[in-house]
Amino acid sequence: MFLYEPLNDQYYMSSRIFHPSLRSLIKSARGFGIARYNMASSAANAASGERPRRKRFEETPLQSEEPSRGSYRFKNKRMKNGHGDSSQILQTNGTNEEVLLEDVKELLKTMNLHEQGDGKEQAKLAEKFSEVEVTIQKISSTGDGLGLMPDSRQVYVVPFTVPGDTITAKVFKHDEKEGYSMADFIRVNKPSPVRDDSLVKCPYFASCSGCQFQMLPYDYQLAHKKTIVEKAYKNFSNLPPKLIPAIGDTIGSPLQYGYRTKLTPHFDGPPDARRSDGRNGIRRTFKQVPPIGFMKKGTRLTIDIEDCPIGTSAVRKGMRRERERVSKELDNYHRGATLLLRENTERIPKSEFHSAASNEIQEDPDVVIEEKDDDDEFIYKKSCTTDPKSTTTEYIDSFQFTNPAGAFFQNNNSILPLFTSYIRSHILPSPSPQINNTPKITHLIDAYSGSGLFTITLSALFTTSLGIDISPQSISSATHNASLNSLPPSRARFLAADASALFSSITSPAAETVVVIDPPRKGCDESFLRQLMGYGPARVVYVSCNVHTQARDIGVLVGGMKGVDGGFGVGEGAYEIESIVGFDFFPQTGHVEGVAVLRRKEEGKGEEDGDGKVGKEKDNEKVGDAQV
Ligand SMILES: C[S@@+](CC[C@H](N)C(=O)[O-])C[C@H]1O[C@@H](n2cnc3c(N)ncnc32)[C@H](O)[C@@H]1O
Repeated sequence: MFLYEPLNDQYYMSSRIFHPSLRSLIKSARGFGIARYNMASSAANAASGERPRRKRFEETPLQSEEPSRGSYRFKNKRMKNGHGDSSQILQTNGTNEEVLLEDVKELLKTMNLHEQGDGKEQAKLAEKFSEVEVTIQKISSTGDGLGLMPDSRQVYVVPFTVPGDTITAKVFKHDEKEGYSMADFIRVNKPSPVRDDSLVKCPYFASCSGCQFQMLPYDYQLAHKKTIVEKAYKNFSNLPPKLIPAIGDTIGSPLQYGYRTKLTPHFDGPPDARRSDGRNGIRRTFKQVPPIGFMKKGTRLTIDIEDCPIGTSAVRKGMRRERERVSKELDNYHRGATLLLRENTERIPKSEFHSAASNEIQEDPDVVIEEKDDDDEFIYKKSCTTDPKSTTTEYIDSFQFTNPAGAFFQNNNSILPLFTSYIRSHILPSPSPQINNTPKITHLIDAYSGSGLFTITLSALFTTSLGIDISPQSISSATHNASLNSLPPSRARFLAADASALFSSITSPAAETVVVIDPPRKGCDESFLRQLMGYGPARVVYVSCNVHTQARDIGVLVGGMKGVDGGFGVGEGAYEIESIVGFDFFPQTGHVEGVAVLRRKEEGKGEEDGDGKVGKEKDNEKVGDAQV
């Protein structure tokens, strides 16, 4: 079994049960814009009318760029103590399952239902595939509603629901040990006062797995996302509350629809397509145009979706055009495929645009013309490219970025000016970098740099930058982007390597260096964190699309790691958290991007335990204790 996350051109699989040769075959398919996928039997199921096989926790096709929460196995091995055994430290993967379980436990606790023997008998669990009526109490950090039935301690996990809704759901799985059941949403019987169905813009909402929150006012979505960040640090950082600052209000996206610059609708192959690759002379063909769209929530079935309102106007036009093309060229397809739709922006000086040629551009049905404010001297000609070999261009303020299909780039352009400006104003200490004669920070390390987003947008603040990314494509794009933005190689260097190889290439003094980290969803690995702590930069800015693994890693930087003396003794990290805030890169979905800023503690200013002893003084005691 494996999962292909079509938005990311990445394949995810359960490595334990997936044959390595098949894995390398799949990997070799990466990077093609129209990628082969879906070796599961969804099409066959659809044809036979069978209930489709369910992923344990399905990946939504509209989610952010990084590997599937659903692809990780549930380990449920929580850190015993981040201050202790480092081999335990990175056992938490921040998966949907782990996150959901924390929320289930918390709900049962707050409802006083967590302890057996309180006189309340557990009602018999509903039959599988039967319908139940539940009242939703909370939204989990996974985006699903958590509901209860009267007189039962079982939590029902139901998507597309809001606290206060009474709904009918169809149960498909019980986990009696953990105390929750998974159920499909059927209908709302009594709506919550916070639900506003008039806000829903997509007719496929509550079927498509892409969005979870279209029925929620935007300020409610933002407030909910703040709680995701709060709970992530509470449950996954392993830090005492006093070391976690108040989480900032989630910063919203200027566009709440029409923001997504990349979409990857897909279609399944004809039934049994995988057994008809042509080698045995049989090639299945489509008898009719298959559904082209995204996955139905909770299944591996693709539903036909002709338009997606979270895509930008240019991408939506591209989607309509590509659907039409596929239906005309259906005879050329023998398997399923993913359509890669990416927005490309051409910036044209207004003076040039308002010449005769502009009529031609404006009449082009595939093009969208956008103007920003009057002071901006450009117009933006946006189109949708589907060629996997082409490079797309986009602008963030006056910075220009080009990106090949296979390399990561953030996919909500509307929030990027706000996001990069926030990082620009928090990356250096405020108000002055020169307090207490602290050396001025003039060097940037951009770990997991992608196409150079941070190196380039922060370049004015630093004299040198070093970016590293495992993807050679991203690094060549970062190098090109640096030169496009007049950043010479003497000021920005990039390396294509695993992030933990970074530390052998650093030449800048730690006290004058800030490290930005923006890893994939799984977070940093232990080797990276260990070396980062050993190097000890003055500041660390940790950006992440998975606040749970971010909280885990920050717990290590702040709480300490065995064998790495941050200068404050065994079991105590060298960093303190200055700020944490979420950014809403994906409105209408359950995702939140976290930005945490850490500063290195000053020598001799360790945390007080109430005994008046700090820093090294306290360390000596701890070292002494450890030796006993
Ligand atoms: C979330 S993206 C961030 C990219 C960039 N900071 C941006 O915002 O555009 C994560 C990046 O990490 C890179 N990556 C994944 N694993 C890595 C590793 N072990 N070492 C270095 N880079 C890695 C990916 O290629 C991807 O470009």
